[in-house]
Amino acid sequence: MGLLIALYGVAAYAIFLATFVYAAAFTGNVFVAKSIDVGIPPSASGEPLGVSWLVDVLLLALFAVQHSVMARPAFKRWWTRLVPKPAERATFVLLASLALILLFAQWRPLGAVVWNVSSHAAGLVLSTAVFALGWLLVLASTFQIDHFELFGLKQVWWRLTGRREAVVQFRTPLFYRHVRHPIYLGFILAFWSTPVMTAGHLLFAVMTTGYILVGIWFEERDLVAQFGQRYRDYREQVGMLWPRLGLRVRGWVRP
Ligand SMILES: C[S@@+](CC[C@H](N)C(=O)[O-])C[C@H]1O[C@@H](n2cnc3c(N)ncnc32)[C@H](O)[C@@H]1O
Repeated sequence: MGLLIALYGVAAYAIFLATFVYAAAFTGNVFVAKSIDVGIPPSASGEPLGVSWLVDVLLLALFAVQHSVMARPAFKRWWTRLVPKPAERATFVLLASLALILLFAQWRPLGAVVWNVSSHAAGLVLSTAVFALGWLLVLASTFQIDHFELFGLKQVWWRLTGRREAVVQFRTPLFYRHVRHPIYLGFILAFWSTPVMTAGHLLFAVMTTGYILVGIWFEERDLVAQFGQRYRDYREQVGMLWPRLGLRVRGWVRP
């Protein structure tokens, strides 16, 4: 059973990794044939424009609902009566990846241009740099908080080796000393930084940013329930998505 769960965890992680790389290419319109702005537009497919908008909204909503519901402790308590506890995180990661794969496959490009700075060297360089920085921030932050636990590999490894699952630790390494949500900040930077902002890309950026803000509210409510005053103190001293300049944040974090 332990081996089966481990193989399942590794498969879920491999699918996540491929999805993560594709997501960067998809939002950057690079290296892939179908991306946020490249594909068959409604004008060519004959689909009414309103239907294309609706499909995109529903695809984003599906991801948001899956992610929000499955991340809540009450859902996890119920869910782990059906799914082995060590496979819970891997299943969350797998279903999130499948929701994204569906989005990549079914996304309708909506090409109306909102802004275009691609003819200005500074605009092109800056938007590309911030886009790359955003994705790097996401990846680096996952390693700071605990990459392999976040994506379910540690849990299946503990099951395989007969170790008891470790209690989740409250961590404030490097980036987390400056902002409480560096992973989400990275996503926001990556999604908004584009030399050519189309209507479809703007829809994606607005909806994901809105979802992130709502997600933060739920996540922090759970973190306060889990870590109590420590998290309240942290919230007082460290900015949510932007550093609070001039505040010293060292010295107060308990090991
Ligand atoms: C996708 S991660 C995002 C973490 C963080 N919101 C960010 O943007 O970097 C979500 C998981 O990280 C956990 N988490 C968030 N902040 C944490 C912290 N400072 N220490 C430990 N776990 C944390 C949450 O409980 C949740 O399970």
